[in-house]
Amino acid sequence: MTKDPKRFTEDFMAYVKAKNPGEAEFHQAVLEVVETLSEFLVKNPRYVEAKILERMVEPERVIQFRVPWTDDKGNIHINRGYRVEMNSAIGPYKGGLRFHPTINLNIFKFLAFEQVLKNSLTSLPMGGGKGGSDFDPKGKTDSEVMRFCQSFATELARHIGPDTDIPAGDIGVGGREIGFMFGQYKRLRNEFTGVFTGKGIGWGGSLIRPEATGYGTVYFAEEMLKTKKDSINGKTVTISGSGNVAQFAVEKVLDLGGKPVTLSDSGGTIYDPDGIDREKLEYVKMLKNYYRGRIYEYADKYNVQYFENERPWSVKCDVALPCATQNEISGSQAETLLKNGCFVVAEGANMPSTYEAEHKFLNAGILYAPGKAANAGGVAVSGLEMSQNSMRMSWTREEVDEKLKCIMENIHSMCVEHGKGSNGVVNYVKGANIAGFVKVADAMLAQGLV
Ligand SMILES: NC(=O)C1=CN([C@@H]2O[C@H](COP(=O)(O)OP(=O)(O)OC[C@H]3O[C@@H](n4cnc5c(N)ncnc54)[C@H](OP(=O)(O)O)[C@@H]3O)[C@@H](O)[C@H]2O)C=CC1
Ligand SMILES: O=C(O)CCC(=O)C(=O)O
Repeated sequence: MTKDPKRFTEDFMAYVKAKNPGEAEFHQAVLEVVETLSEFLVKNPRYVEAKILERMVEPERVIQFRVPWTDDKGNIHINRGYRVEMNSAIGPYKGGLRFHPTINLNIFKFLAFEQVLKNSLTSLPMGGGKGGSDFDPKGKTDSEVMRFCQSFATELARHIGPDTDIPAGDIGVGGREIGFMFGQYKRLRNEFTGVFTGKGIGWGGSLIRPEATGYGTVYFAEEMLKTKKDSINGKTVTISGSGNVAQFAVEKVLDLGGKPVTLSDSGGTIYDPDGIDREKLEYVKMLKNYYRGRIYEYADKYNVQYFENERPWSVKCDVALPCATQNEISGSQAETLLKNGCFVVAEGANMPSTYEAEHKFLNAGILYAPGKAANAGGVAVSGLEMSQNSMRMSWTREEVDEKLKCIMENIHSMCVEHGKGSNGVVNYVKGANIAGFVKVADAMLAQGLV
């Protein structure tokens, strides 16, 4: 075994690329982890000898299936469904479902791999998984979405369960879709259990679950700022996306006295220099969650600039919260952010920074938090929803929010513990990867060669 961390990373990546050809996002997610773990691993050969990392990049199970459904005109459509059950060393598989036309197995493997370490960071007993479909909910009627979800859940039902695998939402999957899938599962199994999270409040959901990812990301940014005796108060904040995570990131930035100035969708970005206030946020929630409209409609309504096909990263800010999708900040956009004075980046989305962007942030020594740490609040409250379901009780909004805050503070402390360099700068990527890895790896060692 080599004692040279750089060589270790190169050898391991050659192995991963040979076994998983053409899976660019999966390679990127693994590289980010191995690069920051290699020094730790060569000093702790028991993990290397037991091939823990080789086992962690191999899903325990990959399920792929056909999803046939009919549209409102009676036309037949065939989509593809997936569930990647990545790792169950510390608990049942847990992670969201994504419905988006661009997905493929590579995307779900990267998301599931990230999810394993993220779930470990929450300190709750959850393994990692991810899944979804190439179905595009955009432009579909409620009844078409329902028929698709029922067909998807009919096949998925045989693979999931409240103690086996507990899916939730992600891009394109919100309360409406979880409702349709939960309803179908209940009908097939004749049981009312906490098999999905993100359920409605009246039927087993947890208060604060919709808010949790966005709120948690801002709590994490606030924790990072505290290390500099600073806060969100008075900061200009750029946010990408306009879905679940982005909306509640805006809400928490407002609660803490910051000024959110951008939102986006796949069509472009709106820039509101006066700030997206609570009234405007309510408009965005109605536009996106009820009317399922486009973000340019905000620009028309409030007479602000709309940058078609552009992302928010050229707008001057103190804090950037990417909350849309993977690889949405390129290396040159990261440079622009830094040049404009941005000194905090907290990732609400999963892997929104390209490899180049991430390294620009790390080299600049700014407060930069990777998604697996900063956006862990969502799955953490999913874990709390599972606990409430098992106990058949509900905690209040204040109780759940307090637990969420505590979990985010705890993740921040773990990142500092494992990521603080001799110069005092915290590498949150390294900290999150080591802290997340050790718990899963120790459980795998204890459970033998499985
Ligand atoms: N929901 C959750 O609890 C959690 C979500 N995340 C991550 O947060 C991110 C956002 O998820 P969420 O808010 O739930 O999803 P939503 O579907 O609610 O919103 C997604 C937003 O991102 C935009 N978007 C999606 N794909 C692209 C793309 N390829 N290019 C540009 N914009 C895009 C969408 O625009 P459009 O409508 O035009 O597609 C939309 O505004 C994802 O990375 C997800 O994995 C992480 C942890 C938990
Ligand atoms: O709540 C969950 O189970 C999963 C959330 C999710 O998909 C994520 O953390 O990326």
